[in-house]
Amino acid sequence: MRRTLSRYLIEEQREKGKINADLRLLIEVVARACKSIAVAIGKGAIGGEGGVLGEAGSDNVQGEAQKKLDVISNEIFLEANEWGGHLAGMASEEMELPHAIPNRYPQGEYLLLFDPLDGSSNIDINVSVGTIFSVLRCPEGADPTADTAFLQPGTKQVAAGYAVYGPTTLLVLTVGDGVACFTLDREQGSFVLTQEHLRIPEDTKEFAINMSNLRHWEPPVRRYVEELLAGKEGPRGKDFNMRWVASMVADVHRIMTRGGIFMYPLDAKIKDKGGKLRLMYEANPMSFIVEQAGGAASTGRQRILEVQPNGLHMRVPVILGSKNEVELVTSYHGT
Ligand SMILES: O=P(O)(O)OC[C@H]1O[C@](O)(COP(=O)(O)O)[C@@H](O)[C@@H]1O
Repeated sequence: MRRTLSRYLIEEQREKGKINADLRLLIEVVARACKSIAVAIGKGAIGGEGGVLGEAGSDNVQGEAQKKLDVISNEIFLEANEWGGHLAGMASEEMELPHAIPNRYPQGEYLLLFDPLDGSSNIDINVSVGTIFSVLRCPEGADPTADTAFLQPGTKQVAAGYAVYGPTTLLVLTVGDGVACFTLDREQGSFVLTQEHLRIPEDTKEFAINMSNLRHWEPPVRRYVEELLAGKEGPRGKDFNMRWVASMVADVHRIMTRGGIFMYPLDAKIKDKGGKLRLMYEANPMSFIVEQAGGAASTGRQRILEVQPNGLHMRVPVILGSKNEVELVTSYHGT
């Protein structure tokens, strides 16, 4: 009998003392919210007026046009998580300020940060999208409705995970004891453990970057990618293949499965923003997972998990995946 997520978490709590009951129950609620999002996405254009596909007609705090599913997923996450008693507060890519837990519900010790629907540009074309989440402790005496309570470096995370809504629905999770992958058994309606102790190979022949930004890249990244493209005739002495799904969850899951390097570096177009991807609910949770699987995660100049956040929606350059490649491109930044 395959182990379910519940059993896996109970063993992490009881046998290894890695997590407490509250964190276990919080992760179970997050998993349930991901199941509801998978069901919502599965409806697609059914139901008239494009169903759940298309624009919501509103912008998020990032100034990006929201998709209907961005809004639906955000609401699913808030409603599922606010009454359980495990949380002091929540923060989302889709909301400017932290979400306060209503007074009618018990307050917990944890803070939940999430990107309810990652890869929004792929929703309407039926390409894999996902959800990314990170869990921190609420500092003693901190006001969880203020973003300052959340501004903790990634090393403070107690759990992180992502769901991929693709041909199958997967949940990849770490509580600081390696990385496990669960597959949603649609008949049983539960996440079943299908892979434990995921390891990212230190070397790879596969890279992921949005090549259309090449002319905007900084010299270290341009040099690194040009050497990859030069293949076995070039200084690397081997050929490299490229992939870019434009859903971070899908690109990172490929790397968790067979290795690779994912890069969304700083470039001239996004220099004033500090990067494209958000530190608190994209870069930090993915970096925690990648490092727990033996990979590395850097801004090019600093280990991502050591970056001190200066805002809830802070953006950073992201270079993560197979250790030796991340270290090589970081060395080109001269740090
Ligand atoms: O459109 P681009 O430049 O290829 O960027 C794709 C990147 O942007 C993202 O879609 C940003 O995430 P959101 O969809 O959550 O805003 C990542 O998932 C992906 O890696």
